Amino acid sequence: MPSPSKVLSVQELRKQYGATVAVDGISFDVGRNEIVGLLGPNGAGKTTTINMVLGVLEPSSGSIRIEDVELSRRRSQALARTNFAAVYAPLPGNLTVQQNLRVFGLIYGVKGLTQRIEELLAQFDLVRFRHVKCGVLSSGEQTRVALAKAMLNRPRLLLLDEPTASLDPSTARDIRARIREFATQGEGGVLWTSHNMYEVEEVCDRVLFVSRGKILLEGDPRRLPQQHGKATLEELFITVAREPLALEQA
Ligand SMILES: Nc1ncnc2c1ncn2[C@@H]1O[C@H](COP(=O)(O)OP(=O)(O)OP(=O)(O)O)[C@@H](O)[C@H]1O
Repeated sequence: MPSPSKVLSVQELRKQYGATVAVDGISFDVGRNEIVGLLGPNGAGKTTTINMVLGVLEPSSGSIRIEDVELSRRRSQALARTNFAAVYAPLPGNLTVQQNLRVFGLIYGVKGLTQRIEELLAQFDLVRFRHVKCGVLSSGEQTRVALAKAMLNRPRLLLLDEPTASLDPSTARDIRARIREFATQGEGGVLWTSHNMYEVEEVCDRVLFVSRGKILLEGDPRRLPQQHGKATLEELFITVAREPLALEQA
């Protein structure tokens, strides 16, 4: 059977904390071989959305499918197809780079794990750090290990929460290239959050602008600014973040 063309389908997803509605009925897809940027100001609901897709947070309502698997019904099958990297979720610092990759590889049941670890150590320029404990690595080096870990199981859906936030410009460019390779050459798709509009324009095939838990805009990051009378994606972002209704009135 051919694989489904969508790696993620989110329908009417909602999360409420008391009177606070963090995510307010959003629907979107991520296609195979596609990189989708989830953009929005601080507190817009991006991390809450990602945590629901990861199965860490229970939605108040709505549905999440990873490929053709409904997360709420077949949790372990759905989660076996995903992986994740974020600066706020570091790997255990008392394990070496190689030990971390081995432990997570075993958790994910990766076949041919020794060879897969070697490939990833080379791909993310980590060979010389293999016996170094993750806790003593610089934040940029730790980010590279986290990305290597996120690709161990060749996920169908890769979730990246500000993956290049702690990287220098040259390393960030290499990492973006690795992630693009992942998306274009394999069977996966990527949902990516970033506050760096230059990066988003370079990497994302499509962006979703979220504000106060709702998707306000969606489209090609290279064409959206012009479509809304703005010179740059950053200018559009600032308008959406400051005065969401202005777009409807324009
Ligand atoms: N456990 C919680 N209890 C109450 N409110 C919460 C909780 N978690 C998140 N929120 C609220 O939900 C909203 C969305 O938060 P979220 O972390 O998803 O935003 P974000 O878009 O990821 O922001 P940032 O760019 O700052 O990381 C915020 O107003 C936040 O204060």
